Amino acid sequence: MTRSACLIFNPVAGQSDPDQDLAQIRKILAPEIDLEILLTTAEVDADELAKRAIARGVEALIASGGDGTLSAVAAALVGSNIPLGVIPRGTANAFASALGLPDTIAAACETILGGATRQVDAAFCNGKPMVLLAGIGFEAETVEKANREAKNRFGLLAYILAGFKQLQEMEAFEAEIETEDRIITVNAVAVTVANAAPATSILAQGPAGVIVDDGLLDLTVVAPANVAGAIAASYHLFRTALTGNATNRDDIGYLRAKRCKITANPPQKVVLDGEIVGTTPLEVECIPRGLTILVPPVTVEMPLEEKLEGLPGLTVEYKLESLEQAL
Ligand SMILES: Nc1ncnc2c1ncn2[C@@H]1O[C@H](COP(=O)(O)OP(=O)(O)OP(=O)(O)O)[C@@H](O)[C@H]1O
Repeated sequence: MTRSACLIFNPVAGQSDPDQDLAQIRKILAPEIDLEILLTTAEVDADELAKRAIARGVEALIASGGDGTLSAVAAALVGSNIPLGVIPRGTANAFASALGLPDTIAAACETILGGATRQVDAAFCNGKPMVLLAGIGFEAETVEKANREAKNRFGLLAYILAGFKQLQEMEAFEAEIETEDRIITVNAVAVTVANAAPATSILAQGPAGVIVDDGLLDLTVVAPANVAGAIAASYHLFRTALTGNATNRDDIGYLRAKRCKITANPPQKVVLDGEIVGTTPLEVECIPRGLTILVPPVTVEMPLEEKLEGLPGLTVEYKLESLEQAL
């Protein structure tokens, strides 16, 4: 690990006690790293603090908060070689989940101290940095309906409840998707462009597993005919994410591309990394390996065709050969 780092900490993220969280982080990291701690405020957000720290020439940045804070710090780092440490403390923690990062404070801090890095793709969406995904249609509406009050009361369930509300009101639109080699026109309810996506972002799951360092964006088009179809398609995509088998329904399509431009008729709201940022058109370009992230030392990809979690008395030990192959 580097000798110094700047920690950008959101004291109002998630539902845990921020003083306790910060004390725990300090206790693990401060003995090993010269740690500068900056707290976000209602006026000065993570994006601004990250940009200032980068301008000062920090050795590493550590972001701790919800997905908004983590994405903002990551976005400020796109195209730099400064490593990013991630300590998730939000409601959904999609960022950590999409990149296979630990979601407890202790494990996240140990990962940072371990110092192993991985370069992952980033992207630009309508000129703004994008780490996870951009969507139009259903995904955008879901974010808008999962408001702060609901997130505080229901946590992750807020997104699911918002999704169900949206299902009842879904409206199709005509989408034109232009990639580096094709123009596709389709009637859709949702189009999602993912650079990285957690399994819970079901509308990004057409390809069954978004690849985070292939230099390509993963596009999923969902086009159910009615509410019953939408529920079936959602369930199918959820299973797709879990089983790793790409979708085979007629009302779900997917493709990979280096860049894409999407127009919609009627125009649709655009959500970028969890925030509504405007309306279509939507232009996304992949920035291959644009982000350097501090990761657990050995990432062993679990084969997706299996399910072991939940079995009584379960332990899993990786054999030496499989670790060598993964390295
Ligand atoms: N000290 C603060 N006081 C009030 N608001 C803050 C403060 N610091 C950051 N914010 C606001 O917090 C938001 C970012 O929250 P973040 O995504 O980190 O957590 P979260 O909303 O709890 O996470 P999740 O989206 O996973 O629920 C931004 O809108 C930012 O302006």
